[in-house]
Amino acid sequence: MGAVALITTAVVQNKPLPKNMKYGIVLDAGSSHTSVYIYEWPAEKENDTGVVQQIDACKVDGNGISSYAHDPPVAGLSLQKCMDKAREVIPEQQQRETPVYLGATAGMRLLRLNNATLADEVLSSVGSTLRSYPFEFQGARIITGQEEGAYGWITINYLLGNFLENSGWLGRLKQSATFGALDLGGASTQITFVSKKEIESQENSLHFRLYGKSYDVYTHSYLCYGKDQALRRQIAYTIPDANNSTILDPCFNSGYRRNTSTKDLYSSPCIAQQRISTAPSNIEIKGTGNYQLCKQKVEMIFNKTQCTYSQCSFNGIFQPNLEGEFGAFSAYYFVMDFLKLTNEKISLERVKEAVKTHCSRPWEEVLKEFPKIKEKYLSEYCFSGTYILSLLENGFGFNSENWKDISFLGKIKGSDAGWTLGYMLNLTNMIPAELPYSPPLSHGSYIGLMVFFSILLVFIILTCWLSLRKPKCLQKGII
Ligand SMILES: Nc1ccn([C@@H]2O[C@H](COP(=O)(O)OP(=O)(O)OP(=O)(O)O)[C@@H](O)[C@H]2O)c(=O)n1
Ligand SMILES: [Ca+2]
Repeated sequence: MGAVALITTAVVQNKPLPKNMKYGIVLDAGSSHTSVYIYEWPAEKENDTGVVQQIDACKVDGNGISSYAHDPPVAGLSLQKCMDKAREVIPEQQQRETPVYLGATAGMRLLRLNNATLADEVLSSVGSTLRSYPFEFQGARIITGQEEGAYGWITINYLLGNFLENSGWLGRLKQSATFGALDLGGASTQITFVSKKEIESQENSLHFRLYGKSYDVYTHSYLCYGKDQALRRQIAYTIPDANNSTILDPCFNSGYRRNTSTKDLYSSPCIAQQRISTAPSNIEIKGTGNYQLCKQKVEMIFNKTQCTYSQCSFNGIFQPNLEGEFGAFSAYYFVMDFLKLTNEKISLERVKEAVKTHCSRPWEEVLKEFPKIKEKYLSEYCFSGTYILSLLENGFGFNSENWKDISFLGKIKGSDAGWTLGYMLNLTNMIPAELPYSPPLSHGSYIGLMVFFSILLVFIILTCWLSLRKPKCLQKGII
């Protein structure tokens, strides 16, 4: 009876309290589109790693907020559908204390370079829409390329559980192995990884202390080297003169045609050095689908000649030797997933073969096979595959040896790989510099031990009782 009472008390007394959940919203205002992410975590476990989970992602209709520069008020209106959805997802009583952050990336950096007033107008338009919701608005700003790289690195390592690996007594002495982060957007691309070598340029160096460990991290964000801006640059290299308005482009499948206005093409600051005054106002692009020629054209955008450091990636940017494993996400993942090349066992040579084969397919055939994929995406997979290979190999220095160290990641444990989660974790102070104190036993182990000792106690009492009774029994037997 006593033992039963002990077990019942242990279980009832130590029953975990009902979970008190917290929520956070981050808007990723990218150059090509905006996504609204909703995160959830148990309030009492805030400082553990891997406890924050994405519970919803909403893709805003239309293009990125920088595309509303001609009519800034519409930028704010475009967010309403997804923000209304956030109001349905987050319990009403929690909404007032739910922080909302908007971070804009390379599309807005380019707009600010072109016209800072318009960039401010777009930001205040999205800000006033977000303020009109019952959440706790924390600001809408353009994040730096360095932040974008750093938060992407934090996100993937947090989700992969790398920060708390080896957090036992001995493990605390060594640095946990982390994944480098490769992020390919529409207008910029980021590379971020831990480097043991000296980081020769101050602007590429970050230092973090997370969960009791220190990390020296290299990061660089290449503005204009996102997929869409790289494509513009590639096209701008072959703009014909006024007498001719057709471009034969090896980076599009044969039979594909696209019309584009030179004004639109030239509107980006990324093309500043490639503008020619005699260009026709409209051009027609005709695909010829040739991987080798496409690769040659794409490589023209990487300047490998000048470097004032001991070593560079391209355009004179310092980059130490690649170290460790890498997680490649956003457009790296979208494109490689479409080409069915995300399996880690596929060698670099086989990836090249697959991109080459895709480029050589007639457009009509591609269109027939994938009628549901948005034409903008579908038409660009030949270019995108070629560009990704060129950027990773020619730009960052990956090769047949270390290609296997790249994992193409879409979601990790249900949350999208990207900078937004890391951004929120940092702004809500959810990543402590030192390891938080945690009781030596988990709730489950505590209950288990209580039950075990109670059974042991019952067993001991029973054994004693039986052995005390024994002589009496024996006596009874003799009688
Ligand atoms: N299924 C998809 C989805 C997107 N894309 C392309 O992937 C690129 C990058 O998308 P994304 O990572 O969303 O870029 P943004 O965040 O909008 O851009 P940035 O980070 O540079 O601001 C875009 O060119 C988009 O057209 C694609 O090819 N296939
Ligand atoms: Ca992005």
